[in-house]
Amino acid sequence: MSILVADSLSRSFGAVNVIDRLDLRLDAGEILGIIGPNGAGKTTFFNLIAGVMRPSGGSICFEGRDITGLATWDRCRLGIGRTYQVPKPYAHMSVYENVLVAAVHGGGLPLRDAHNEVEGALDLTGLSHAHAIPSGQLTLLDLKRLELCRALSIRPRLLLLDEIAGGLTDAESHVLLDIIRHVHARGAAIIWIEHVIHALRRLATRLVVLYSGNFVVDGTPEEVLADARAKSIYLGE
Ligand SMILES: Nc1ncnc2c1ncn2[C@@H]1O[C@H](COP(=O)(O)OP(=O)(O)OP(=O)(O)O)[C@@H](O)[C@H]1O
Repeated sequence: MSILVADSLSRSFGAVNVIDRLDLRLDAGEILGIIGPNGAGKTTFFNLIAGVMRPSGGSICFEGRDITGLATWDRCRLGIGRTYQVPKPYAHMSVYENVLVAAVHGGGLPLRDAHNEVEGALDLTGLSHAHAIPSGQLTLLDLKRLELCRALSIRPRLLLLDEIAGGLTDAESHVLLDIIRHVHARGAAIIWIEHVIHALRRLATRLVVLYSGNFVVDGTPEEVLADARAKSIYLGE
């Protein structure tokens, strides 16, 4: 069964069609990797799914329900979680408080349930030891963990990851891969935009190339990375 269906989804800025009649069916349990050149519209696509931007045309269904007109917080409460390319936590607040805000205001959880989810998410992301630290003092790896932790505190059934491995060493990105594996094993479908291909290919069950507003190559990571069109668009070969 498809957990997410985008039907002829479009978004233009002025005369530029950044997303252009894009169709996608994402099945439960998939880890879909999205690659594409800078400025291809990958983050715009996430903004449309999360409700940060409204489409110029088309529709989005999540678990069979049309969510095209829903606000971000309503989508969040339905189970769509996301991380941002550039983590921007409340720097003066502790790690714990940051995750609690996400669970209460993003997930809509009552305070008592929220505390349980926060503790579970801190545990899963390996941040329990840092719960009292102001988030402005975190290393890049811990900032990325916090991004994940905030998204996980709402128990997402669809998790959108925007360049979560960017800027990390190989060893650090392995830490994140383990966390993402756990989240997937817990039952979430994942869409992952990433330029760190070696990280993406370890987990993605399917890969697409976004170009000129649409997915132009679609297949297993091996198929897509060997595809001549994908190479010329993305790798410049
Ligand atoms: N709010 C906006 N107003 C005008 N143009 C925008 C807006 N948001 C995005 N764009 C434009 O849409 C295009 C796609 O941007 P987007 O950030 O989605 O690309 P991307 O594929 O995520 O790029 P990157 O890999 O560099 O993160 C760019 O040309 C960008 O300048």
